[in-house]
Amino acid sequence: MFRYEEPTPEDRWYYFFQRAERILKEAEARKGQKPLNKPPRLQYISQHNFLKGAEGGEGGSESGKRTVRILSNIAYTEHPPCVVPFATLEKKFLDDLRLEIAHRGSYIILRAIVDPNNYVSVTTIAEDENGGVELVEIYNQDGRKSPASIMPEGQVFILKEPYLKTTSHGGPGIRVDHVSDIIFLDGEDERIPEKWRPRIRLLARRSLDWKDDGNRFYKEKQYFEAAQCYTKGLQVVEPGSASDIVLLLNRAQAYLELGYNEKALLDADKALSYEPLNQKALYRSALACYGEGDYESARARLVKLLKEFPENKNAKEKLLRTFRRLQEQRKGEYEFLKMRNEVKEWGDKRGKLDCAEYVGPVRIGDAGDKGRGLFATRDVKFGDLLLCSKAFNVCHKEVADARIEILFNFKARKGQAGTHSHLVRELIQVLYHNPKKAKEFYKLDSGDYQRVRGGMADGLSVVDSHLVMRIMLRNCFDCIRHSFFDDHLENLFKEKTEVEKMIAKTSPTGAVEGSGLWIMPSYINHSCWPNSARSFLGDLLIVRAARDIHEGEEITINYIEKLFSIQKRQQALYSGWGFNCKCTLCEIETAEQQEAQDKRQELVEKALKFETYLRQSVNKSNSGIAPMITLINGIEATYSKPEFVHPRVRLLSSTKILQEFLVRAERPADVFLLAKQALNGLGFKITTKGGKVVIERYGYMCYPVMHMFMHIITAGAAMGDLWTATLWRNAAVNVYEVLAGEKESFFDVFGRALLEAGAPFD
Ligand SMILES: C[S@@+](CC[C@H](N)C(=O)[O-])C[C@H]1O[C@@H](n2cnc3c(N)ncnc32)[C@H](O)[C@@H]1O
Repeated sequence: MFRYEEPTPEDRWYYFFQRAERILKEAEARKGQKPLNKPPRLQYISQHNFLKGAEGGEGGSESGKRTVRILSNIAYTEHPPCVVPFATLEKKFLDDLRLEIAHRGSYIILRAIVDPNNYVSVTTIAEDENGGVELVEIYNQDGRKSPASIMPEGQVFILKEPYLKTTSHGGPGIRVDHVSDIIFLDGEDERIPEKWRPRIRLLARRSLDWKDDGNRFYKEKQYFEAAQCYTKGLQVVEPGSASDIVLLLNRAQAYLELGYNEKALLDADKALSYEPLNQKALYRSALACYGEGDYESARARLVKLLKEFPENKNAKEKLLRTFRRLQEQRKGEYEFLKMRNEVKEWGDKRGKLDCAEYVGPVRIGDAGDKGRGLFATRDVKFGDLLLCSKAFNVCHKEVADARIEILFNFKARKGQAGTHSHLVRELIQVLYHNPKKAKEFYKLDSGDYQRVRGGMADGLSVVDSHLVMRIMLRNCFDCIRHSFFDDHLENLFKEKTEVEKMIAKTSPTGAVEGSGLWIMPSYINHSCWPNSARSFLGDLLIVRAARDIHEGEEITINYIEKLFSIQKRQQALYSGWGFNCKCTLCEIETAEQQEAQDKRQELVEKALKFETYLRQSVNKSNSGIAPMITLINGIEATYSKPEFVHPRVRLLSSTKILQEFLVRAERPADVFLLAKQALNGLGFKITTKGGKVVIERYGYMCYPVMHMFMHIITAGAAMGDLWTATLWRNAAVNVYEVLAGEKESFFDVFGRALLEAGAPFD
């Protein structure tokens, strides 16, 4: 899930973090004061232009085609958005604003006097009617729009309940976190002060002109601009007229392109209220329902359409697809291999699999002091599909325009590298434009955050960015595009890209992560020894049972993939999710003698030193074997309970190192034995019965289990025992299915390793 740690002095951004935090703390002390020594207008402008020239900016650095940026996406003080309409607010001027305060009950009206820059936020310098100037930082805007189209020079805008703060540069600035707190005014708006109105009034434009402009933008794939033109046309058209219907349908189409399905549906339905059998309206409304995953409604609309227009090819094709989606939704049957191949084609583009969401035998229920949780509604078997969830939003690190940033959260004193700040911005946009869909998101856990009444104000849905950030922190998953790629094993040792190296230097975890949010999986609580496993395929998150589960039992997953000691696990869980874990593994390890734990930790660390040794030379293999065996025996001796009660998770890293020494020494019999021992050590009881490898008892399920199976298969083949290798391979496919989400790609991933080892391939 979400992993983050406080930066340490070794991290490159540590001093930036310290400085910014100091500035923000000092700023708190100046709360309510007027900003001192404000620079003159020209200095504001020249400083802005200077920063514009150096957009890599503060602590940022160009690396290849992507920029690693520092972002403090959350203000030191969380302030809620304005929830009241503009008409109830009182006008203020820049001179009235005080530091570190969101000016409740007030608004200001400003005009941009420069072209914006896009450093962390869309940043501009703006003036008020009295000639006062201020820096304005507008956060969380749609990344698909250019900053210049969001805030061109001369743009007049209203800021509701403006929040003046000390920026991380040390000077003042108005920070706009909440997208619903800003109202952009167009040239005709009566709220624009007289002195800023255009001298020459444009001739009133007809709806047709707006439609033509919109169509031109649409052809150029400029969907925001197209939708804006159609909106203007709709403001001057006769309701219910033919032009009204055309504009509604054109706007619906532009909204569909932008992914604003709810808005598209509203427009198409309005057109249908005038013309119930309008072909385009029926089709676009069906597309909007389909886009929202409402396949029943999509089906009903397409059937109605095809009754009237049986020759409509697109509708026929879409109906077929809708039937497939309904099948997936009801039965959880997917064409996984096809989907996986599609994901591989995405490259550095964004992707979305055309498939439905499956909610298997699970329900949300009360999990006592853990809050809500997910529970099995019937007995399920190892490998059964529990969830195949579509992302509410996901941001993969491979995507070229994904902004990989170091996200500093000054409130939680955390730093994290990856796409998380990008995800927050995108989530905010999704919530802003899809208020119905947003309801499911807002039900998720947000810890102790004090929520304000949301809803609508001035026709805009109110989105509290701080709440979105809190929900993301609690519920988002670090993610990859597929849990196993073809080159999975090689990837473990693959040379990092330039960006990854940069991040590895700067981030405590050394990891560059994609991130995403899935609604149903967000209800799954953590266990360090869980009964289920989650995996990723494109924008899907798949959850399968990692052992047999009884009806009514709580479904759990492991929030931390790393095989940490209990102290480190508890620390990570508390700092990431605010709870102390009391799972069976934690209970057992808490009850252990401290001495045994310290000894285990000491030996694990010693064993890990052999990894460096292992990497240094391919020849030094035999000399590593004896000390590793001693260390492994030593670690094993620190456990006092049987494996099925207390799995030897901490033995895995040393086992992996010894495995490699043994492989190099060409001792397949020992590799075979060691892998079986490791599986036993994790609590698995595996026997061969009636020509099958049968897992009689499920142990601790994690990725290394797959590697142990592969060692058994390849070592079996190397010893010439193809029968054993085949039996284990068949069982390995089932284990792979749990860890990868699907089994169809097993041979894609491990086929080469099997071939090279001479193991049976099909
Ligand atoms: C992703 S949410 C899981 C669903 C959450 N329980 C709810 O009610 O929405 C993560 C939060 O659930 C709670 N949680 C998850 N696993 C837990 C556990 N093992 N013990 C206690 N609380 C847990 C923590 O509050 C954590 O921040």
